Amino acid sequence: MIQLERVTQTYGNLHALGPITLSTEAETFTALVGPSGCGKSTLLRLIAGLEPPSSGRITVGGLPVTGPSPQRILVFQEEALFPWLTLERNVAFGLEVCGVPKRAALEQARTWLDRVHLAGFEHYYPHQVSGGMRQRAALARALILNPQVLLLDEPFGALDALTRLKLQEELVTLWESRRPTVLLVTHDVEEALFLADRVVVLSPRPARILAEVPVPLPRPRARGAPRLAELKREILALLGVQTEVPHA
Ligand SMILES: Nc1ncnc2c1ncn2[C@@H]1O[C@H](COP(=O)(O)OP(=O)(O)OP(=O)(O)O)[C@@H](O)[C@H]1O
Repeated sequence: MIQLERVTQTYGNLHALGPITLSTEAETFTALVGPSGCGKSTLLRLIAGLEPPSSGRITVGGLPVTGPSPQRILVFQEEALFPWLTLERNVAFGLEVCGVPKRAALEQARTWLDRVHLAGFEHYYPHQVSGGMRQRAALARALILNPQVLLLDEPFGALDALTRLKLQEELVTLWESRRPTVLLVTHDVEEALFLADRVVVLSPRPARILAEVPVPLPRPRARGAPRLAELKREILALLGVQTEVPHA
């Protein structure tokens, strides 16, 4: 579905990314983890078509990425909603831009708000609801377009730990109902292992792929599963994080 061939990105003298070669099957969930500033967000922006790579080739479904598309939606960490629109209007927005009549778009938006447990908050503005509720609405706004590819850039990064766990569970349910191809950027290795079919571990900037770690466990996953703990140690070791207690 998503193919990256020797993709690099440079800003002036700064080599931000790559070369990265990565292939993602349709309907799979891939997580990207790597040190801060290694180029993860840059990679998602390139796949979203928000900027062209300095070199290399990106295709989605066999077609070169030449610009943004409603088939490839990027969801950011926070504040992605328009503050001047109600949740319902925010969720309907993309459909209206794609030419869906307002009434039909609002009807679908209400259905999606219900799916993300926001029924009753249709007429609230983003500042009137919690951060977790805003991120639910942001997910609904992306999923309503039924994108082939969903690019999630630390979508729960600004949330408290409990809300984050809850939204991870909800994301599994939402993803399983439509199965868009997902690329998730996260700093949280446990989040990556709870959600993804495969965790791609990146080096410090300019990001290169250090390892692709499959997560061969059915969903929903038990967070305490011993296999997940083993994979977490493996990934943290690749990232240079000490996980064993040093001998005295
Ligand atoms: N538009 C830009 N112009 C110049 N430099 C940029 C631009 N976008 C990103 N960079 C630089 O590219 C590097 C990679 O940035 P990026 O945001 O992709 O990293 P990241 O891995 O997502 O970081 P974090 O995990 O901290 O969010 C950084 O050094 C950043 O300063």
